[in-house]
Amino acid sequence: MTIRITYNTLLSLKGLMLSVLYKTAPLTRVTLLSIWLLCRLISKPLWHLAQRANDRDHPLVFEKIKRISSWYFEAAQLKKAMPVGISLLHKKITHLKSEVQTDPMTGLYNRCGLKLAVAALREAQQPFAIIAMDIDHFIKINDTWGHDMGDEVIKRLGQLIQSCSRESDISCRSGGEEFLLLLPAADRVAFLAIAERLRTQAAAEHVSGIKDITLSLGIAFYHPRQDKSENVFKLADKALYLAKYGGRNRTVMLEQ
Ligand SMILES: Nc1nc2c(ncn2[C@@H]2O[C@H](COP(=O)(O)OP(=O)(O)OP(=O)(O)O)[C@@H](O)[C@H]2O)c(=O)[nH]1
Repeated sequence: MTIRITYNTLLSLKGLMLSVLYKTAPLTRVTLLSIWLLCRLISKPLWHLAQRANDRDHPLVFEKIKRISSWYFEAAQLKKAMPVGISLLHKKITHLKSEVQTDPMTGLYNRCGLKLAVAALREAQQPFAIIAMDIDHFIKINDTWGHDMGDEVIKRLGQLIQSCSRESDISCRSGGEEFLLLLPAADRVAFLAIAERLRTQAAAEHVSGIKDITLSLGIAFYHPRQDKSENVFKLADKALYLAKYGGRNRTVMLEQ
């Protein structure tokens, strides 16, 4: 008897449950849809910010971040912090790049920086002159005045080269007491004049009492349609060698 009552009660409850489920199905669907929409709305700014973080090297990244609508507090905070983080990263990368490409003693390009600059000039099909320079008898300066004073002479010549060059020129310390100056343009007479100015100004230098600092210089020209840049660097080296061999403190210009 008791068993039949329980069974009958449960049977009616089951029907009731099914009817409740059936009747609330549209509401459940609306609720689930609302939750899905809300989740999408919350995740949308985060998703856009994550995308911008991925293409942080894009030149318009800051503009794109500005356009993201961050409608709630946390996303707005994230949006505010992201440009700061990205510009810090950009600064660090630029700094690292410039450290890798720069000679720490003179602030001129090192060989790595020079390689990149030459690649850019070649890509732009830009003719340029190479002035290769080397301090004469530098070993004597080191031996007489000491290595630290030798360093001072190298620094001073670095400054001199920079002061004699324009912004578009590429100045490089290519080795111990060797320098290269690349002059993009095609006026050969002007290059010779610049080389001679460097030579005479170096000879007039007095670095903490050290006189007679002389330079030997070799010039060659690169023309993108005719030359391989490696050959022109070798030619400038050959011209420098001839200047040394010819008695130093002089400029020699060679053509292919
Ligand atoms: N103080 C100093 N000396 C350096 C540096 N790098 C290279 N040297 C020295 O520069 C000297 C170069 O000597 P050499 O190659 O014989 O040339 P040089 O004495 O200038 O003779 P020529 O080039 O033939 O006129 C060496 O004694 C190197 O030790 C540097 O960064 N600082």
